[in-house]
Amino acid sequence: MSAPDLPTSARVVIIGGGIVGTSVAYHLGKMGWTDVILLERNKLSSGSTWHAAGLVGQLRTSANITQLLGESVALYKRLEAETGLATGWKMNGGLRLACNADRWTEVKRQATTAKSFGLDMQLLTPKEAQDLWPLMTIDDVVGAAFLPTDGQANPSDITQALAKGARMAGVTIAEEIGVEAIEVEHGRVRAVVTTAGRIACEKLVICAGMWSRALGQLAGVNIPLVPVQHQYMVTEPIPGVPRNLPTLRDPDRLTYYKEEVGGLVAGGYEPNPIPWAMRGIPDGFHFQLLQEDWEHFEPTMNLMLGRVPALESAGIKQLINGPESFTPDGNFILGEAPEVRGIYVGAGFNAFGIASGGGAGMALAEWVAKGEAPYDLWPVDIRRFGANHRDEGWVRTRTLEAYAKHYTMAWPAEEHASGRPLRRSPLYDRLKAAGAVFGEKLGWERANWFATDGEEPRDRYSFERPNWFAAVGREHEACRERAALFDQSSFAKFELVGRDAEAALSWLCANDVSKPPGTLTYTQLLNARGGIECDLTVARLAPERYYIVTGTGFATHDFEWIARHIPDGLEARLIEVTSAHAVLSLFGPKARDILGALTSDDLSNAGFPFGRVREVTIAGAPVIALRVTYVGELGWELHVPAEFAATVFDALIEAGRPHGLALAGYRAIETLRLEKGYRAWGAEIGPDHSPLVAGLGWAVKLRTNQPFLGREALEAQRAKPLPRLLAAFTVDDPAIVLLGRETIYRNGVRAGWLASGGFGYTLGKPIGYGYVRDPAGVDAGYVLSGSYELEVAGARVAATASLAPLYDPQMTRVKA
Ligand SMILES: NCCCC(=O)O
Repeated sequence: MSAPDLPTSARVVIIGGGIVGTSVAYHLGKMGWTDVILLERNKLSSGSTWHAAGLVGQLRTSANITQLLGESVALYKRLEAETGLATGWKMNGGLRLACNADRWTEVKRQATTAKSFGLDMQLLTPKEAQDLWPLMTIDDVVGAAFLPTDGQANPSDITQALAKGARMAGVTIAEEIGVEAIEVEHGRVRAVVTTAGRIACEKLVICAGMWSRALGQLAGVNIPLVPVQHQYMVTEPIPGVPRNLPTLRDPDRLTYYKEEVGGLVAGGYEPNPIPWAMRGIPDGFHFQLLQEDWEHFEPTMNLMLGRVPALESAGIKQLINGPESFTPDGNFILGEAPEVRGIYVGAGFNAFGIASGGGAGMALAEWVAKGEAPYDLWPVDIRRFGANHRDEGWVRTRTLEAYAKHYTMAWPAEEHASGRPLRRSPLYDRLKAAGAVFGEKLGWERANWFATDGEEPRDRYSFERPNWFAAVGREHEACRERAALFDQSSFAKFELVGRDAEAALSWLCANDVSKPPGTLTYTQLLNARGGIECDLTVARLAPERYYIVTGTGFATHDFEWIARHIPDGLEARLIEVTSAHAVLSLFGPKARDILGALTSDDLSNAGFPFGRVREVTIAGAPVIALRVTYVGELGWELHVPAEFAATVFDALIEAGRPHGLALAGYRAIETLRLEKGYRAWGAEIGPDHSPLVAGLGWAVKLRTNQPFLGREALEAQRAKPLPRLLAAFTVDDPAIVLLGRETIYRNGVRAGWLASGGFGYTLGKPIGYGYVRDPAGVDAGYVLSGSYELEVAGARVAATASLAPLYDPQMTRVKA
């Protein structure tokens, strides 16, 4: 299409003609959206798609992201027949090697995860692996996993085929058109100004690879990604390389391989990656590569030679050095930008662009067309980022760490190491002095556990019991037996104020928040499908003022969800107040005695019952005290003005001394809440789970006649058998380590997988939570009548299911 033919308006404008942009165009076309134009500044695939290696692996740690990658495979299988264009798609399977005991455990756990998600990943002996990949040495190989449905494709060909499919469906594709500006009005996209004129649009989709960050900035949208140099070599044909050679990942050597024209494509993820274009991507960078850097590639090459000796004598056609987009957490970026309505992003594919492109395009097209993702895509959702992700330097530092960890062991509970500390609570130094070992979330340093009695204050990761196991047990016990103090200052906090605050929240919340000031409500916020979008504590401070508390990692997501779903015309303003309050959570049977020593306010059960909020004076500080719990014990969350935090902390420590008060961290919170059965958003609950299947029906106001978002879906779901139900599972052998994603068998038949796993120190047992599924419907009788096993790293262990909380089901301790 030439410039004069460019339309002046389109319902959807897509920027970027790589695999993701063309996939969005293809899927929108298939959905009947034809008033769509894709703009490519040069030629299709000319950015980074053309030099992608083209491996298509499917298994991820999230079931839904694995499903999304499976959508890519399904699409690539049919695309050639549909469009008449070759795609280079081959379902030659994917091999993954393990070369030490820990890696073998990881691989066995991955095979179990695959089973949980419905993929048939086979565990192989070294010899069986070599039979599939004869060129490799196996002296150091302990075992391997093989996924027969993985494959590879030709990135440029796939892109052309998607573009043809999009055109066949009526979508317009315009090459040689650059974007100069994005017009935003009242927080909504209005138009794109191109090198060939202005195009008014309802929706704009940015799929421009490493150009996406700068494009987002044109509209005030943050897309935290970094171009990083990535090298792989392409060899001449090598004798003994068959055309159906599986792809191979050798993570202990940080390398990957695929067959190409009888030779190999071989690349790696080095520990010292090199960022690119720190001052912006040069103009005219199309179908270009960077200077080959043999010196930098040499360690990778040496690792390869140890695995594939035939490379010694193979001719090297080319060393490709192509910059690709990487992100701070190694996951790609999808969804509607929280900053501007109507701007959608599909970018930052971390070298998985070809594996993800088909499915990501499908998901993003649905998001654009229907206003929501087809299913829960939280691990890749653009709203997972926060204030820390706005700084370019921080993003680069963390992204280079993520690149370097591409193939390293993914340890349970592993923390990032770089870009720390960034956000510190006012109590950080005190906690550090007390032996805190910190983790990090959204830039916040948070005490995970406390090393005492000569313990080394650092994490030593393991698939068995880690080095913090005993310390967390001590903190757990202190909370159950005496009292524990947790710094939860990183909680995201908002206020909703205004004449219609109650009406707005009543529409948004599944639970009843119309109760008088001084009350607290635990509630979910639902989508139209009845799925849980947010999981909150809502405190009514005054008739027109609500205080909302949610998890650290959900600050952007929950703020955006609430702000966007306040019905038009209501006077209610949402204000972010996270930084104003430190949070000290005091829980345990001695909590009342300790707090009582610091205040003259009435803390008795009658004077300050469970589920209430009060302003109290603690050690001279005006504190919002919430009588609530996430650990299953008596206690209060104390929301303290930041400048009083240290004073209140010191006073609590002093008052707690005679009662055996202990400092405790987030890992203790996790074990305590697992025992008590409190749900965590992003683990057991999320947009695909209604409160009814999650066992949270008690927190829904269906017995009132109040309308609320998601009510109709819940009523429809209630009228039929439930498709699944969340249950707790315990295992008698305390040495079993449950991490989540273990397969659930009911009466010998696969019935689901664990969404979360951990250890209950009071019970003395491993605990996991998972949905028991049956297409015919599930109820409590069905769940409780089953005989259960869990598959853990390939081995089955007997388990017991429960629907009631495993600890204090009568709530006697919480309401003491
Ligand atoms: N772009 C290389 C992909 C490597 C992998 O799929 O593991």
